[in-house]
Amino acid sequence: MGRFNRESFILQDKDVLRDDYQPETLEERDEELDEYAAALRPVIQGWQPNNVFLYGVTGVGKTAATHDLLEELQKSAEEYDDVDLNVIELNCTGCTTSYQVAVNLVNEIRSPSHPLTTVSSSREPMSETGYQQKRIFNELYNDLESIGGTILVVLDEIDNIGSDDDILYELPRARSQLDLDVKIGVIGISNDFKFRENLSPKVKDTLCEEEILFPPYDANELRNILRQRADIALHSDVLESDVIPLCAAFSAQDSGSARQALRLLRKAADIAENEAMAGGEAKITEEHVREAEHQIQRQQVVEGMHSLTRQGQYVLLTVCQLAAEGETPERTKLIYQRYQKILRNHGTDPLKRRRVHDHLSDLSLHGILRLVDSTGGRGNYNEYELDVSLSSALDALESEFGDLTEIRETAKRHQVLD
Ligand SMILES: Nc1ncnc2c1ncn2[C@@H]1O[C@H](COP(=O)(O)OP(=O)(O)OP(=O)(O)O)[C@@H](O)[C@H]1O
Repeated sequence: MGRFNRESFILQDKDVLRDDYQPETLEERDEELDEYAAALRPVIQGWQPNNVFLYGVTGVGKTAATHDLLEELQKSAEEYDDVDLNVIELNCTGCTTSYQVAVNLVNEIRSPSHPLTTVSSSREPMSETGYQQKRIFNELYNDLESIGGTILVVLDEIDNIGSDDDILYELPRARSQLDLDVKIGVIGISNDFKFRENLSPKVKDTLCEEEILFPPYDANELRNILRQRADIALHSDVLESDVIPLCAAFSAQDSGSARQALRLLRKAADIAENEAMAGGEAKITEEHVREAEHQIQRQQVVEGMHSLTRQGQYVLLTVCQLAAEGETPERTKLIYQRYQKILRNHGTDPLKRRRVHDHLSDLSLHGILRLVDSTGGRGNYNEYELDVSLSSALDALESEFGDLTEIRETAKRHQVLD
């Protein structure tokens, strides 16, 4: 048989494990869905919609819940002649200002593929620069008014706009302020808790009329979510009993994200599938999950390293060396001292301490290091440790620094090599 054939031993439908798959029902979210549905109910009454703000860490079902409920709401709305519901969705990734959000909304409405296009097809898309904000907002209001009825504007990843949050104040008030003949409700979605805290008080009052928190999933909840997907995605009898609990436990410990748990199961299934293709047993085992976790972490470090300078890589190497000696979490001051020593050994000039702090902080933003706040006898200080396994960090660093057997041997001696 050739390289490409349809034979599969493990996966029945891999797409079901993908992020963009919409499950029949959302597991473990009854409370949040009830709260969310209550916030949307005024739409069906023909009343002015509430503005809703959803927040919670990444991968906890905010977007999936929104798609589910809006679909249901639209179906219900069709049963009432006096409810004309329209939904406009925008993922705000890449929009750093209210201006950009407004332009993108206008262009979304005017895009040939949007169901509302007929309403404003005569209007041209707008360029991203060159207008005053007021002009763009007016174009948006005109478009919204020509659509009419009730409009829910969903702004996913809204935290991208940072403190430039005018639109979140202006849009919900447009009807009353400008006497528009359209009912507008805004649904903001964010995984950035700081963004919510830093919203200006006037925006908080309008946008956060109804706030719904999506908490991280615990291991039990993740198990149920994974089982629901695995039942459809995998052939029967290919899962060993400890696979789903292990995927759930890894993800619950780290982030409580269903996305992370699904990615782990998908990767483990891939590895098992490849082995089965090569004549191995058609089973996903605990070992496959551990290997998948290792590969994902290594990939995370490799991707993070692309954005690191050589000095940033040295900082990571320093933390790895300390980790191999069982010395992490370690204070930034001591990390800096070790970093200087390593740089001298490599015949390279070390950076000033401030810059090394910046690299440590970058590495923690990339999820490679973790910042640990510690309170010591002499006050508070920052400590860092690896947030990925030592072996995956070393694997990734080896492509830059060559053989790192010495560090691995040290880690073995200290029994810290995972
Ligand atoms: N309760 C759940 N039941 C079934 N699948 C879920 C559940 N929660 C999340 N998922 C799945 O996890 C993945 C991520 O969910 P989703 O995109 O809704 O997360 P999110 O909170 O919006 O994340 P982000 O903030 O990163 O956009 C999707 O594939 C989704 O179907």
